[in-house]
Amino acid sequence: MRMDIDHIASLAPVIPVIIIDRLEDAEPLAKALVAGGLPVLEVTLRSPAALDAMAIMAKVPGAVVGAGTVIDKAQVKDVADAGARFIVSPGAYPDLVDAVLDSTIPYLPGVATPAEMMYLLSRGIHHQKLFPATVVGGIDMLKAVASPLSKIRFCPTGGITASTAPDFLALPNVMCVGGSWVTPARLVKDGNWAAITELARQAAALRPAG
Ligand SMILES: O=C[C@H](O)COP(=O)(O)O
Ligand SMILES: CC(=O)C(=O)O
Repeated sequence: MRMDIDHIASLAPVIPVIIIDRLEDAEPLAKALVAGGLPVLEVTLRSPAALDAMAIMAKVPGAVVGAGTVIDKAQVKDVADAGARFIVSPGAYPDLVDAVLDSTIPYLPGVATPAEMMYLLSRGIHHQKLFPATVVGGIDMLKAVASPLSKIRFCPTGGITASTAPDFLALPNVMCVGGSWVTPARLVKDGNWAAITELARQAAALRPAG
């Protein structure tokens, strides 16, 4: 089933940003996250195993698997073939936006400045990822653009933790947050899926502060 970004973002307060090095970790990792209540999984194209991992994770019941770190338009076809149900990029530029919009796969592009936000709005993209969120102003930036760019809903990502996520989630223009804290490299390396399910459970239970 095709879901738009609004719907995908409503499935959980946190989108885990995943770097997968060993293909054999793909299925148990996806199962651990879904079991903890985080169905939306962003698999980044930062490792040779990423595309095959995405295809495996996409078969895990309940998982909604997308591709992250899509930085080149040629990758759009690759991730579509791997079954990505959404596409995330750390930033955006016209050729890449054209390719993703042509693919009709829901898109969550990264932005760091008001000019980038306005460019994407002009392309009809109202769901954007503030990245790297804590570096480019974090909560202050999101508050500052809320009134002038009131049509945008953000998924801030980069530097967010379980303890800071509720402050982001409390902002009216934030729909969810992204982060890698639920998939620590050490736990993945050790195959400690129970610990990852517990981190996912805590993340899925996060609520807006206040
Ligand atoms: O590259 C960074 C990821 O997008 C997520 O950021 P994080 O590791 O600070 O949560
Ligand atoms: C950081 C990010 O959004 C990405 O790698 O796609």
